[in-house]
Amino acid sequence: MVSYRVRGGNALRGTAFIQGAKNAVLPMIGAALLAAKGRTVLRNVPIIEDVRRAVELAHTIGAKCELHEAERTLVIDASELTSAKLPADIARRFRGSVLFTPALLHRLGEAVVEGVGGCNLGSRNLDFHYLGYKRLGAAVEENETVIHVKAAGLTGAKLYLDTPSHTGTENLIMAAALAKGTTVIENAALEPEVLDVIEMLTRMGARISGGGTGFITVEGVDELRAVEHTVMPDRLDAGVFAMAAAITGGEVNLVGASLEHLGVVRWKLEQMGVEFATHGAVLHVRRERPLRPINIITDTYPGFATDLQSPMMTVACLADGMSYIHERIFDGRFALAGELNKMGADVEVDGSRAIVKGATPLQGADVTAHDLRSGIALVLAGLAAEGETRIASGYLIDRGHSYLAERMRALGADITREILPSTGTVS
Ligand SMILES: CC(=O)N[C@H]1[C@@H](OP(=O)(O)OP(=O)(O)OC[C@H]2O[C@@H](n3ccc(=O)[nH]c3=O)[C@H](O)[C@@H]2O)O[C@H](CO)[C@@H](O)[C@@H]1O
Ligand SMILES: C=C(OP(=O)(O)O)C(=O)O
Repeated sequence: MVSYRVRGGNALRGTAFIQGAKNAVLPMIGAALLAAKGRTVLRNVPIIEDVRRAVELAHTIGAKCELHEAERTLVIDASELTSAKLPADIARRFRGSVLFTPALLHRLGEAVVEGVGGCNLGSRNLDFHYLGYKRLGAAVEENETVIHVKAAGLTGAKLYLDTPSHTGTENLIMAAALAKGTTVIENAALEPEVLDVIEMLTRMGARISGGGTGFITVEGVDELRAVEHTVMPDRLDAGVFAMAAAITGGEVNLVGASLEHLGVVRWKLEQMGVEFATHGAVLHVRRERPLRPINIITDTYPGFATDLQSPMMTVACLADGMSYIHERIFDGRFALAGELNKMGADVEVDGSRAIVKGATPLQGADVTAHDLRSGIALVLAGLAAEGETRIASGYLIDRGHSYLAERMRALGADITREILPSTGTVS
């Protein structure tokens, strides 16, 4: 059992290195499996549990993967894929497992999905993925535990997504990249990670246009080659470190963070009293004045990222006045509210809306991470609280943030990652 222990009260100051993006590297591992020859090299790979699970899953289907942690480099040789089955014990531990299906369909003619994991955020449907595969010519059979997709070659088609699904867009682009003829995906996702995946696939030889417009056209090609690609910085990791500075009244330099990718999150934090300045490739963040309350409505990019809604809820607890949050992407993303209230916050949830009454002083407590982002939101709460906060399960935080304790300690935070009780190791 991994947990994080945080003693609050220190203003975070100094330099933090922003990791590569979880939500870009996972589809890139899926993309690497499309190359039937050669070795793909991914750089700036975040050393997170989801990447470790993806490497394990790639091994089970026959790919050879070497994760060089110190170099943050992943080498993937997918020249021999031997199994079309994504076994439940690994696939159910992370959402990115669904991104392996296009490669299995193209390379082995079938994909057997025993389950897909990811954060527990309410309903997380995959119908756009499977309906899209069907439109491209695949047969999809489902029973209670397994989804079996079969295709003796895919053919381009016109696809429309009811909402711009992030992984749905990535999967359908990958499926279309090696299909015969032209595919058009309407209402495609606009997230920067999707654009980075398109960039990698284009370098691999795919013919994709319209990325970032919502209308993507893919002209199928016969093969894709292994390439080297550097994963973009993680805008969610950057957002969290910016909020850590904001909530503790600190001042940090974020190496590798992109202000452009923060989008509306930047404007909202500025309204709250946070100042951003770019110095070349380093983003400087500091709290300028006492925090003001904020209204946020989550949306697909370029809207306010749902994954930063939870840490923002914590920041709102420290703002003087009433903040309003409307969660529009997931129907179960407010479990955090109860945990913050245990620490002295005043958060009221009504369906997809939450009202945060601040500023309330936070007290350290034993709290539960219900998912990755509520976990990191509780770390932020711990940084601002009086006394000690213990957050479990830390595994959920480790799914998406690499070397969190080390990077926050470098900024002056009092935080430890503990593995208890079997070994008692502390890092
Ligand atoms: C690995 C990865 O990249 N995860 C991200 C991805 O998840 P993920 O790709 O799973 O999120 P989606 O964009 O697909 O889902 C958003 C919403 O659309 C609905 N939907 C989605 C697909 C579908 O076939 N049918 C359907 O109804 C879902 O139930 C959900 O309510 O985007 C989310 C929204 O930005 C982020 O929170 C996750 O961090
Ligand atoms: C929802 C998230 O991740 P996943 O889609 O991998 O569960 C997240 O990163 O907050």
